[in-house]
Amino acid sequence: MVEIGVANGQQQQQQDSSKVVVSQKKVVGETMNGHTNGSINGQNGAGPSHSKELGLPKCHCVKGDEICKYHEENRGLPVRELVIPEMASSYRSLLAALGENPDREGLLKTPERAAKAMLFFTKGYEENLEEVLNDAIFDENHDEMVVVKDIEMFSMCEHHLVPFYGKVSIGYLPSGKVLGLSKLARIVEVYSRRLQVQERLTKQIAVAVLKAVQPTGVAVVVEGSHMCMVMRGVQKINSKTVTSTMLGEFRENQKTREEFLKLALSK
Ligand SMILES: Nc1nc2c(ncn2[C@@H]2O[C@H](COP(=O)(O)OP(=O)(O)OP(=O)(O)O)[C@@H](O)[C@H]2O)c(=O)[nH]1
Repeated sequence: MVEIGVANGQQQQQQDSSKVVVSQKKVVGETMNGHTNGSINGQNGAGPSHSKELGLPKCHCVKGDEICKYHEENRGLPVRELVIPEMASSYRSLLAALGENPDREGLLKTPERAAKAMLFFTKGYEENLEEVLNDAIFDENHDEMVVVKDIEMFSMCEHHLVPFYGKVSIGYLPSGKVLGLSKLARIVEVYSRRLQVQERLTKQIAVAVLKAVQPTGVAVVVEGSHMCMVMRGVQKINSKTVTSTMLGEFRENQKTREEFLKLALSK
């Protein structure tokens, strides 16, 4: 097994098979440093979206606001359906470069299909956190650990453009607010459906949960199989990569971390 521990050397593990665990006891520790109480994407809640005038995908940014994080990061991103012809043309060239005849019957529609498939594999680029969360953030006097585990994940290795896939477990310690449970799995979709490396994916998921509900701690463990290590290259078919990000109490308090890992890893 290949294991990568990102935070404190910790290395342990479609929505159908994910499990939710609400723990009965919380290990008390210090609150998280670096909390932000600001809204996601800098939204302040009033006025029309600026996305239309920018010619960019819909968002909740407010006219007159500074450009939101989503649009800052995605400035210049084309409307995705419009790039299908260009992508299909590239796939056609690829088929020809392989020595195939792109005009043979079986391949006639392949370039367009492949373009659409690639857009699906990377659909996270057209999503933003605020829209995905859809205000499913609830005031709740609950400060026990919440764990949603075994969330299926499919992503694309940014080095070889081949898939890596596996499962994600997320835990957080609420501080007055809880997140709709499905939204944790949706956060995984937003960041996994892009060109990624597993370490960045793991951290982005944790930071998104932090932004959403400002908990006193967030823990994320991702276990992935990388096709670039399985089907090609070093060809280690049983290798797994395990990454984790521990924030706040999960980083500072060993007992809290251990409780999460026990819940996340139990079958
Ligand atoms: N850290 C990290 N590395 C990754 C991830 N996905 C793929 N890689 C690695 O990216 C590296 C690219 O190395 P290169 O030597 O440039 O490419 P390569 O010749 O295809 O490498 P091999 O895979 O060893 O054949 C490889 O070691 C991959 O295993 C990831 O999610 N995280």
